[in-house]
Amino acid sequence: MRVHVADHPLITHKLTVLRDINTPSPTFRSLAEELVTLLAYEATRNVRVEPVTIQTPVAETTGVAISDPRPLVVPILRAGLGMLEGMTKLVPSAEVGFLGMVRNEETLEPTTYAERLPDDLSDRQCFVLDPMLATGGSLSAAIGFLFDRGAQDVTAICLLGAPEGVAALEKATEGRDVTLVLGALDERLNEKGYIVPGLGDAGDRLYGTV
Ligand SMILES: O=P(O)(O)OC[C@H]1O[C@H](OP(=O)(O)OP(=O)(O)O)[C@H](O)[C@@H]1O
Ligand SMILES: O=c1cc[nH]c(=O)[nH]1
Ligand SMILES: [Mg+2]
Repeated sequence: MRVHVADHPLITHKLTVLRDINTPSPTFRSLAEELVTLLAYEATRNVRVEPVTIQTPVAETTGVAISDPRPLVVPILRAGLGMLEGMTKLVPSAEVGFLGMVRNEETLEPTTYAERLPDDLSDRQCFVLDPMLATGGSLSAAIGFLFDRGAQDVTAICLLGAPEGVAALEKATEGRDVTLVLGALDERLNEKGYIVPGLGDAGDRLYGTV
């Protein structure tokens, strides 16, 4: 697995505001969207393109267009939904699939309550969105669903990750073509499986349920 941790003052600045307990939901939502747009720049570095010829007002020239089949973007509900618009703004032609997962806060095991993905992903570049990579259980299961449909090229974008989650994902995806793009790699998980220092529960902070 390739791991890319962002190293950019603008990203670190926005993450600092996102982490702050005093940041209200509307600001949190805007920042999550802005951050994914910045991270998507790195995550889409190898997006497949093909040459196209166009006419400018001055001359004919060759550029590129995103290739068919279009990339698939998969937010993991709920919190991943807060990253969807930032990603589709950058890749408007992408198709969107959905996975709904929730982690049992006692066992830390994820369960899947919604799954809406194309049947055949063998030719598709897939981009999975979830702000938090904690134990790695949710993201490993999500990427497992994509592998089951034949996906061979998967990039996950997370705002924050814990070393424990990165290691678990590495193990779960061994031998596969997976890239992980992180806004920051935090210190550790606490006894409740929360990322430290982290930002708390991303879903609750996005949707004001605290
Ligand atoms: O790496 P893990 O230990 O699996 O934890 C990370 C998961 O937990 C959060 O979702 P949550 O279960 O809180 O659901 P929500 O998005 O509905 O709040 C987060 O958005 C990830 O999906
Ligand atoms: O720190 C964490 C861990 C799991 N899920 C979250 O939303 N935050
Ligand atoms: Mg949550």
